[in-house]
Amino acid sequence: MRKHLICLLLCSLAGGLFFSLPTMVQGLAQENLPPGESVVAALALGGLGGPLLYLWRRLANRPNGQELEAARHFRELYQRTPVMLHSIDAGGRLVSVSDCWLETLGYRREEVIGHPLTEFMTEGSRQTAETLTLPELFTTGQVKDVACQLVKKHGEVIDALLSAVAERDRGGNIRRSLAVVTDVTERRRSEQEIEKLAYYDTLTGLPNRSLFQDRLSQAMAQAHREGAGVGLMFLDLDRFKSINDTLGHATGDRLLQVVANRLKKCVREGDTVARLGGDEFVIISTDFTHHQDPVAFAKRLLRVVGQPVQFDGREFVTTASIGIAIYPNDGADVSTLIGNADFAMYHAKELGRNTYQFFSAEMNARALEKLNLETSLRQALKRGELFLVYQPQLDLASGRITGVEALARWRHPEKGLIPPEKFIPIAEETGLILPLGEWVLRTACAQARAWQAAGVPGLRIAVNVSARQFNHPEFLETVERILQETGLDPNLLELELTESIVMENVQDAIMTLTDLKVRNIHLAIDDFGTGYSSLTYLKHFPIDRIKIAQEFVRDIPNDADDAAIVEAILAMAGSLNLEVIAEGVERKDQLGFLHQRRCKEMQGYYFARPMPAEQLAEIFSRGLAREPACLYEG
Ligand SMILES: Nc1nc2c(ncn2[C@@H]2O[C@@H]3COP(=O)(O)O[C@H]4[C@@H](O)[C@H](n5cnc6c(=O)[nH]c(N)nc65)O[C@@H]4COP(=O)(O)O[C@H]3[C@H]2O)c(=O)[nH]1
Repeated sequence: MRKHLICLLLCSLAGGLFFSLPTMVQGLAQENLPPGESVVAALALGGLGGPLLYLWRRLANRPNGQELEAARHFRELYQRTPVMLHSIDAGGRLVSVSDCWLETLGYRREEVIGHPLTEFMTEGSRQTAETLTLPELFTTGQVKDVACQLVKKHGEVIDALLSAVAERDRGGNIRRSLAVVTDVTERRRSEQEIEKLAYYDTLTGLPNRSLFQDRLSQAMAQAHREGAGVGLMFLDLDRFKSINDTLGHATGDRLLQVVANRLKKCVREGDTVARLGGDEFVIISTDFTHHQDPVAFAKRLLRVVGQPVQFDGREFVTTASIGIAIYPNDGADVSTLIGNADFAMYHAKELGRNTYQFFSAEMNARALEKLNLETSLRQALKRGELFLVYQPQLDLASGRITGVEALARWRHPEKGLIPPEKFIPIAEETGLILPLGEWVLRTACAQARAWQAAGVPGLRIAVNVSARQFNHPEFLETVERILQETGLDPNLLELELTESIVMENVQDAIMTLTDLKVRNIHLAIDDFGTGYSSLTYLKHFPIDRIKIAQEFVRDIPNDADDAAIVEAILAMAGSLNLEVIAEGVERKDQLGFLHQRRCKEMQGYYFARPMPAEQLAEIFSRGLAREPACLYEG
């Protein structure tokens, strides 16, 4: 009010002067009025005109009702719109904010108005705003979709996109700006999630195969430019499948997470540890040839992975096999380098696991040989190059041969005799084990039937069954058909399965084993003790006997650990009412040890090596060279 009165007074004065001047000049010029009068008249006129002019001008500029309503409406819209809006002045201070702005960031209006906008940003965003965004806004007049991070009152950070336009006065100076802020925290989170799913392994958080291949090709391209090398380590956990099968997938998953963390801690910044799937990890090292000795690095990895793991009060140890390939010598492109590192890893496994191997040309030659073997194995069955040998199994008390194990042999036309350790894994890998296994089963059953017919009663024939055969949906029918075709009493057929086969899918295994058992087929667990079979499960398997693995028999009685294991297996089998046979008995001291612990059946070179059927027929008629019944007595 005071402001208006002062304005009115000043206008009266100014208006009086302004309007009186021409009157005064005219009066003086016409000399029809004395100067004093003309001044008074003029002042009076002017004094009235000034305020009138002022009032007219105020009324003319004053917003009308509609405009007032629009302004009020706009203000309300600005504040209540569910969008984060703010305005800053030329000094970057907040002059107004929308309610949504306040709600999102958790402030009250009086806590923000007059404060610099940058005060509500993270340090990084503050620097960007001060050096880039605000200068750009104040020079060009606008900024669009600038990414920034705002900090909520309680410290939480939100990701936002900020677009603003500047408002200038008539002189072209920036008066203030109006900005729209979009909270993109959720969107960013989903984008990151999508990226994570696409490029990272959900279980371990490590880069997955796609990201790994990307990084490897980048590392190789850079190494190519710089004339440097890239090391690739392919790491596979030993016997992980057995751990997974026996202790359950949840334990397997936890173990993979532990290994992933351990590997991450071993590598330098810039190196990549990725998980390709299953228990396969890869490490890209760009430092290999310069600072990092690959041998020392591989040893460190083995040491770190091999440290005991404790879950639920249970401790177990896992080891790894590592294959190493170095760019450019061992592969000029991504897939060759990976393939060769993988190949070297397999070689490390063959060497007994828990070790590392460099890829070499010699390995390449072995790979070729394997490929050749695979091709010839496909022909072997048709060409009749496969045959069976039989190894006797003895009952010590009676000294009788109670059974024989059928073992496959391959006589290659050029390479000569190829051991099963070499061709059975290839047959399993390629699926050839299905026709091969069927042929073995048929031949063995027919042979057992023939021995029976020749007057060797009650001789049981043991046949090895591979995982692929056992899991095949037609396995049961195949066995039944062969028994029918050959006429062999099912009770005289023993199927030997390894622990890992039955532990792979316990529920299915129990069903298949039960199906076999109800058909009166004898069932044995081969190489017992080398896997991770749990006693709880063993109780549920309808098996008849276990074969103590050669691995434990080899060093008894001298090796205290092996001796303890064998004793424990015998005791456990006794309490579960299972028959036991020890395999790989080569010496008298082994025989004595086993006999003392009431192991009744044995198989091994000490008594007889695997032999062709004709040779065995002779033994049936004249007996074994060593008579087991008297061996341990004397
Ligand atoms: N050092 C030593 N070794 C002894 C002694 N007594 C027996 N052996 C050997 O131990 C192996 C026992 O067979 P396996 O554990 O079933 O182990 C077998 C079995 O897993 C697999 N295999 C052999 N034939 C077949 C088959 O027809 N089908 C399948 N699926 N696997 C087979 O190949 C493996 C090796 O077979 P082989 O070379 O015939 O080796 C046989 C046998 O010759 C001994 O006193 N000392």
